[in-house]
Amino acid sequence: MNLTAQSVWDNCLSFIEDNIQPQAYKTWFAPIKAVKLTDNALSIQVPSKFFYEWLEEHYVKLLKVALTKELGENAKLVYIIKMENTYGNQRPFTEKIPSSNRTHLQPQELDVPVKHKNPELKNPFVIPGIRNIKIESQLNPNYNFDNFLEGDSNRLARSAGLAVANKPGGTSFNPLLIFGGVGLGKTHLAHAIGVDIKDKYPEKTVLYISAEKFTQQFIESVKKNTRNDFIHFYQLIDVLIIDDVQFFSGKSGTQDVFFHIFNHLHQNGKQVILTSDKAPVDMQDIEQRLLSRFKWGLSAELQTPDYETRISILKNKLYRDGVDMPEEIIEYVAKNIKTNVRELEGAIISLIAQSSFNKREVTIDLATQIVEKFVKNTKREVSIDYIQKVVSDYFQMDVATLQSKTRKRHIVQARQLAMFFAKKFTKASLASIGSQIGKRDHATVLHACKTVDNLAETDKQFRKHLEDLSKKLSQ
Ligand SMILES: Nc1ncnc2c1ncn2[C@@H]1O[C@H](COP(=O)(O)OP(=O)(O)OP(=O)(O)O)[C@@H](O)[C@H]1O
Repeated sequence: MNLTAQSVWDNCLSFIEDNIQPQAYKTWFAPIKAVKLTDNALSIQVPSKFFYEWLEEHYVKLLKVALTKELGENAKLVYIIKMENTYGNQRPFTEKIPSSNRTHLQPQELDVPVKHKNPELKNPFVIPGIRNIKIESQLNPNYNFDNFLEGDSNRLARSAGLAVANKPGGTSFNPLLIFGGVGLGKTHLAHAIGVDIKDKYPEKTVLYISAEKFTQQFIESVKKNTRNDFIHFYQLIDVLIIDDVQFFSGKSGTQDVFFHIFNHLHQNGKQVILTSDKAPVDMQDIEQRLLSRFKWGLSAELQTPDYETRISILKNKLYRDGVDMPEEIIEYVAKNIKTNVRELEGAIISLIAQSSFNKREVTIDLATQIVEKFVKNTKREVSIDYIQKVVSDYFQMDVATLQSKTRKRHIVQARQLAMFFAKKFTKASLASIGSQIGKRDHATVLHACKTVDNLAETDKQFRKHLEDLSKKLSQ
């Protein structure tokens, strides 16, 4: 009989199907394609490297028996991985490595006697088709530990980051969740950990990705029916860094997929590093099972830097840029810009730019003008939580009352005002605003905004509330 790759594989499949659970068969064998048969070597195509590793770990004996039945004792299996790296990198995988000695099993563990064609091979299953999956880490080398200045405000998070970088996956800080307000260095620290790990363990696969991009990739994979590839891709990573996980709020599909990826990585001793603008206890619309995982490791807060730290950050920046600046100017900027590090850096950069473009000496006068302008122009970003707090304080109720289902007029109006300001002052979608303010839907938020506009025109008392609150939130 003329053997073809397909006929051999079909026979293997019937044997395998009789010997494992239907679900396992469907998951791990149905997606495989037989590609080529040369001599006694059958090449099969698997969807990902993870898939291949799983087969080798769990089903290599079964495969060996099935294939030996078909092709005799010298049967060989060649894996070919077909996977476009559409997740971490922009380019498809191209590197090839001689991988014939990459094995999971020692020969004595196999049921079937082993004959080596190549004496170096310890496993009869040759895998020359395997490609080296080179995932670009997407790390920014400019964000490192050397230029992440230490102070009381970040000591815990920085030290935990260093510990993780020394032993990724090997500390109890897994996941490491870095949280804190806008511009306080979460992204910088997350990159610094990744950069340091890459330095110390170049063979480790590190990937930095924003939660937003992760979500987009996931949605895309659902559209293209490549959800499994998406999951497999992330399961290959040794150190996964996801920035701004609060973005997962209200996105149940993304949370679900991340939950599975997280479990796999954690169980396999891989490191997960997350950043968020709030502590897990304050996160809204994140499933409980995910929140509880966030709390497994360490949550370390980045706080507003104190005066001394602000001075060292400024001096360090100036030193690195090779710029001299009088001490009193540095002190002036550090004293007046307290809110976050990004603003601090922004002000000093404007100052340097102004003085060099206009060939003006940097004087206290110039610093005063720029800092004032800078502070005025930098609108403080307000969160939906903050808005709810301000509105409920104003109406002397607690946030739970504001969010409650009651139809009492003054509470409904407070809730509508909170929705109105959330739409005005944040970038959150109507759906997200609704879900954060008492689990309402987007239509309710839209209705609230229209009601506020109408009442502002017709009700003097209401207009006063609106103006007062507007002032408070813009302070
Ligand atoms: N301790 C620090 N030492 C030196 N530079 C810092 C420090 N903390 C923050 N920065 C700098 O401040 C700027 C803002 O930091 P970063 O973008 O990491 O903040 P973030 O907390 O991620 O902000 P966001 O909430 O907007 O995502 C960056 O240029 C970063 O290099």
